[in-house]
Amino acid sequence: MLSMTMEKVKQATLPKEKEVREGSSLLARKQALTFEDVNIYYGTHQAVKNVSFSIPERAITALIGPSGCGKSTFLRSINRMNDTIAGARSTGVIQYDDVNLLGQEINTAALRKEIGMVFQKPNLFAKSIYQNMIHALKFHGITGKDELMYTVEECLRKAALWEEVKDRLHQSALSLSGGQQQRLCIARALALKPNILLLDEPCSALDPISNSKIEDLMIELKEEFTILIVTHNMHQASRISDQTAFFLDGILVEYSETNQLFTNPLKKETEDYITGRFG
Ligand SMILES: Nc1ncnc2c1ncn2[C@@H]1O[C@H](COP(=O)(O)OP(=O)(O)OP(=O)(O)O)[C@@H](O)[C@H]1O
Repeated sequence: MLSMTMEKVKQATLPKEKEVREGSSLLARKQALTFEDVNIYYGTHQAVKNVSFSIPERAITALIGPSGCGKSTFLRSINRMNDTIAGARSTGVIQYDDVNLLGQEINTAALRKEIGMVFQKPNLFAKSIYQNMIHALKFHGITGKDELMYTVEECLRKAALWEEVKDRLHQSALSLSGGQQQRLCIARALALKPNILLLDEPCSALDPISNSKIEDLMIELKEEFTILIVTHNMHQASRISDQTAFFLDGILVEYSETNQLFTNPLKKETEDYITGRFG
């Protein structure tokens, strides 16, 4: 059973010096997750290769890189979603509090409560907005009507959706627009009071206005949560993230504060990617 609270998150191992520039504030921040030599395989194919770095808490970290470079695979390893894929296996360490998330003893239901995930396409049930919000809470033993309603309202407010749905909580979640559905997925993840939110291209199917609402929401949520976001959209990464990790062919090429990575990258491959020379 995981027993973790953010208060107990340790001053984790610092990133390897070569991956972070001197004087970077990344070195001074408290780390929420530390990756050490993470390798991920699908059968004999290695999708993620020897990745080591740390993610500071209460900040947004963007994972960028061309299609197929391993971003989603890497993200899914954090809450063990890769366990559901036949033939997938991971080695190395993902340190969270006192626990190696890649260890054998992990209770994945407890882990996914602490580390919530939102996918590219909203994955709501064909049930009401309210039922979607309380489903996982009930699974985790919360059944009191007042507590459920309090959490539903609190999380819909945090996800900037309450005003739009407060009069239609018992209507189908599938009657919402794509952007509203995605904010409902975020609200639903928040209901379990996670410490970390993993977002796998949450805006790729959205119109520009919905996209911008989700970006504003991310910036508000980072006051309370540690956020990792996979995005194809480099403008989005540069607008909302505090630090960015650039992956290429399964390798972490560069990890820097976002404005430095986009204005003054250390590696030629990073420069070629952000200037659109490939990918
Ligand atoms: N379920 C799977 N089974 C086998 N191979 C997979 C599976 N999922 C991903 N891969 C392979 O792993 C590599 C990394 O894929 P992944 O989806 O993580 O990349 P990505 O950077 O997120 O790509 P995209 O931006 O297109 O979503 C690719 O070579 C891909 O073909």
